[in-house]
Amino acid sequence: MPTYPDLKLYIGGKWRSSPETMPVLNPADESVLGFLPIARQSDLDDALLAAVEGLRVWSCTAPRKRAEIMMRASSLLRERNEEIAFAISSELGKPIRQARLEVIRGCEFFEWDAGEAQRLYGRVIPSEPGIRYMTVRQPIGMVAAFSPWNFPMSQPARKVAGALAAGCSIILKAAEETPGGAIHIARAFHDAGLPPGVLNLVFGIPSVISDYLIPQDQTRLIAFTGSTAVGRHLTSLAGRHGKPVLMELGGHAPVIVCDDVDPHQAGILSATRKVRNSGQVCTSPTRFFVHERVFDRFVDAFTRQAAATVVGNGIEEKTEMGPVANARRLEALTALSEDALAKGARVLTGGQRIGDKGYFFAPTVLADVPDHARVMQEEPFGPMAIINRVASLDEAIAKANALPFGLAAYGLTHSAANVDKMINLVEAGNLSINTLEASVAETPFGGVKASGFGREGGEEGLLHYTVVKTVSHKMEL
Ligand SMILES: NC(=O)c1ccc[n+]([C@@H]2O[C@H](COP(=O)([O-])OP(=O)(O)OC[C@H]3O[C@@H](n4cnc5c(N)ncnc54)[C@H](O)[C@@H]3O)[C@@H](O)[C@H]2O)c1
Ligand SMILES: O=S(=O)(O)c1ccc(CO)cc1
Repeated sequence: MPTYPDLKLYIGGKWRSSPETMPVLNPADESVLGFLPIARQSDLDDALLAAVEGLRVWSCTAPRKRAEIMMRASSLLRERNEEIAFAISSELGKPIRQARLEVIRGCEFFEWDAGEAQRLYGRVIPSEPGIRYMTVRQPIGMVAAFSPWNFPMSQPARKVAGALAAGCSIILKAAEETPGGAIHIARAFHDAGLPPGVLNLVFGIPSVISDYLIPQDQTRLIAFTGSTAVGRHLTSLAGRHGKPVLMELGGHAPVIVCDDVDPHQAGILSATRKVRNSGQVCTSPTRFFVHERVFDRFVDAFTRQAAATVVGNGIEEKTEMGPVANARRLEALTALSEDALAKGARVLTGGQRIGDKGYFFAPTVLADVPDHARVMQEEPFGPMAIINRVASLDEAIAKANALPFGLAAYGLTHSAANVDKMINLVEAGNLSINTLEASVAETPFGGVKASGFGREGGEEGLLHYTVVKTVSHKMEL
């Protein structure tokens, strides 16, 4: 059986502890997995100094060499998949099979960005004879990054991959509740020969760390994934200090189910995807707008599939859905379910906690939920689906667009005309048709409206981590 990693800070190429710690819990049984060091101001100062030195070295390292180190680290992460999957399944409750896939996804982010590191092209711009204009793309500088608890490996990987590929150094504050993935990433880069100070990993009180790092002169980009409320707070702090931000924030993804699909097949696919990571995914399919002609059959298939989900400790191979990450989510989901019921929704399955040890919440299907129920506006961030009927595609699109969020959206249809309408009208950064997968390494991912700004992944991902310098070169003085 693999073991849970030793919890440490990683600063200037060295692991260190701190006299102050916080416990990391296993959400399946509330046992303590380890104690996480809390960074003091002196640790943050050391990380800043190290990151300046790291930037000096890394920004002058050839892109091919940067890519080599990234690929080596990724290969170590792939070799250590079982150990990392064990860590993230233990700390988050994620089913072990999903945890293994998350490790692979994280590696794909490193591998994609390692390739992009070598394609940071500039341009030569034709103009008057005797003068040449050029652009070059250079690393933006030191990045302060904040990754969330729901994907302990692939979310830190997104940010570390972007920064390192572009030639930046990074101070990553990963999630305190799920530090294992980020610790394994730092370990892999250390073993792959990354120069000291290029990647620094800290944990602590999130607001203390962001309040300290964001205003620092050395900090040149703030990259955050998490809730819209916190993202807005960090954006305004960054704005006060004139710093650019990359924000991947909340979602409340609509799924438009048209009347030309097999409702049974669509219902099973949807319910299976809904319970992925216990629904704690910013792209999780949540508001299902189903054409009235296929509504009943869709609801029936969805509900049966959701109710049959094998819920248990993520570490067990047979588990399809683990606990939610913490007691806060249990309370939030219970309150949303009770509110929906009180406002006239039908609870078709679930709606409550399972057992009294560990943070298990039943896969929950709410149907005919009125617009004024809280869950229609607030991201449930849990295994909770809303299924409402619509009379037309236009009505579904209007409902899909009614919220301030615009991250992922989905459409299930065989009609090219329906697809075209959704492409034109649905307000979302990512629209997926006939698949409930929203992002892969090779495509840009990010939101519109309250879901944030900027893109991670794809060709666009490295734009934020670089600045364009324009060079005007006159041939004669
Ligand atoms: N987009 C995502 O992937 C994502 C991930 C995690 C949570 N969330 C959203 O957050 C909601 C609640 O999660 P929570 O209970 O952890 O709430 P939260 O809003 O307190 O925290 C969200 C994330 O932001 C970080 N954070 C909070 N305050 C911060 C600060 N001042 N500086 C830097 N980082 C800070 C936290 O460590 C956490 O990772 C969820 O319901 C969901 O909507 C979104
Ligand atoms: O695994 S993904 O669905 O691509 C995904 C997208 C975004 C986030 C951020 O919460 C996590 C996983």
